[in-house]
Amino acid sequence: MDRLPEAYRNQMEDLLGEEYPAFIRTYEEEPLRGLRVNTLKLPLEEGRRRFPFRLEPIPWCPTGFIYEHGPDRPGKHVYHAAGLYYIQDPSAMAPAEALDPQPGETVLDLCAAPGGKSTQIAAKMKGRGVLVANEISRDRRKALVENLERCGVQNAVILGEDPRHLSTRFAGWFDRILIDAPCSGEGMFRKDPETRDRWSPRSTEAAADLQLSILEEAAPMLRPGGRLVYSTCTFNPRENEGVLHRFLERHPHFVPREVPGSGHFTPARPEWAEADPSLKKAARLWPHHLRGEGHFVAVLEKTEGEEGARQKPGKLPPVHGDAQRVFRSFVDDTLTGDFFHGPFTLFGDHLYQVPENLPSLKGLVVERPGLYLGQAKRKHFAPSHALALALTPDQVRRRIDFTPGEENLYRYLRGEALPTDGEKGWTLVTVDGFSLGWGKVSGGLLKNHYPKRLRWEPK
Ligand SMILES: C[S@@+](CC[C@H](N)C(=O)[O-])C[C@H]1O[C@@H](n2cnc3c(N)ncnc32)[C@H](O)[C@@H]1O
Repeated sequence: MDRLPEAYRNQMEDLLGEEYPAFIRTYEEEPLRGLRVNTLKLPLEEGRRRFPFRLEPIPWCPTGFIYEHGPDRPGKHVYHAAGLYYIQDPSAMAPAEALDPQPGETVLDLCAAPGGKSTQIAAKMKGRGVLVANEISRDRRKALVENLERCGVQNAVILGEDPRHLSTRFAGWFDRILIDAPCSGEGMFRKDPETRDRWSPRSTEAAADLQLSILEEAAPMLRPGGRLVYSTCTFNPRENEGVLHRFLERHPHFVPREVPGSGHFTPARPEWAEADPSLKKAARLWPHHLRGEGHFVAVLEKTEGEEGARQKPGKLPPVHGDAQRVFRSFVDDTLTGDFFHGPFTLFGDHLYQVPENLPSLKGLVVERPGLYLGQAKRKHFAPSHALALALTPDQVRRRIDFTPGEENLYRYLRGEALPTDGEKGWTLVTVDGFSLGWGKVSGGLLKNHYPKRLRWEPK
């Protein structure tokens, strides 16, 4: 607590008055740890039954649970590598619940890395519709790609753009948009001391201006009747209510709506920013009122505006005959059916299945135009790790299954080749029936294709 900036403590004392002592005491407590069952991979109840952790439900997120850090280390369990859950702060589960995306919709997560909310949105979309996950920072994008792939998401397009470059391209295109904005991070000081050390009153002003500019760019991309969720992990009313006030003054056709599940939260404080009382509908998540870190969530509905001109679908690089041939022969040899129908595109020799009717991506930073299937080499096809994680065991002809605790499983995760009497060819490696990665059998050996960057340390 002593390490909190003095200006910050004064600010919070002024805002909270009588509540301040209860608030400041939370800095002496350990932050809570949460995980969210990835229902793209397994039903909720099966997850609860199967995971060897003590789980307590999170009231505002049906798939979310608090676990006990220390005895349980879900981040180090092989089920994590299989994408069966995502580790996420309990409060951070609130914005995607408020967004409430539906299967078949078009959804934009504009500030997406490392992907906590994108993976949550994808699970709610059940593989149908299009999720555009955008992240401006190149470094942070790597984690976004990895997390979406590990969770087996098949309908995401991953972009790396400044929001300014997206607003005309996707005009009126999205049913729902999440802006989980870069912020001063006051709600994370307990968990992340670096954020605390970077904080200054000035940094909150800069964050507020940046958030407003991101909202301005997002506004035209939402269809009339669509829903926008703005969230931060800060308490600062210059951000939060202050930003919404400035935005709503310029965009009266955006109307604040009740945050679903708001009974678990505390109403926003429009009076702290001299904002319209309707902003009370937004929610504040306070660590002294609930079991989680600090967050702010607002739901806005766009009541009118330009109907999406349903842009003409863009053209993506075609797939030449050789690439088609090697992919087809891989499918015939390895899969039990024709599960990938395209449309397909080829970036270099990398083959992707892309969502239909996507506006043109030309000139944009495209990290993944769709599901990455693998590399179409001249004579053969090398399937991607993303494809392995998107497949279920019944979709492949050959697989080797391990159970947690089995030594050969850890040898596989460490990148070792394993002796096998299995049939020759690409083989899906699974744990308890959940895919982990590829191996290729030849000459009595399973050659290891678990990606080098993900390999576990030798014991
Ligand atoms: C709070 S984090 C997002 C966390 C993410 N939604 C999740 O759940 O894992 C905010 C993100 O906004 C990104 N960002 C920073 N400046 C931005 C800008 N000008 N436009 C859009 N995003 C920006 C940051 O790189 C950061 O990844």
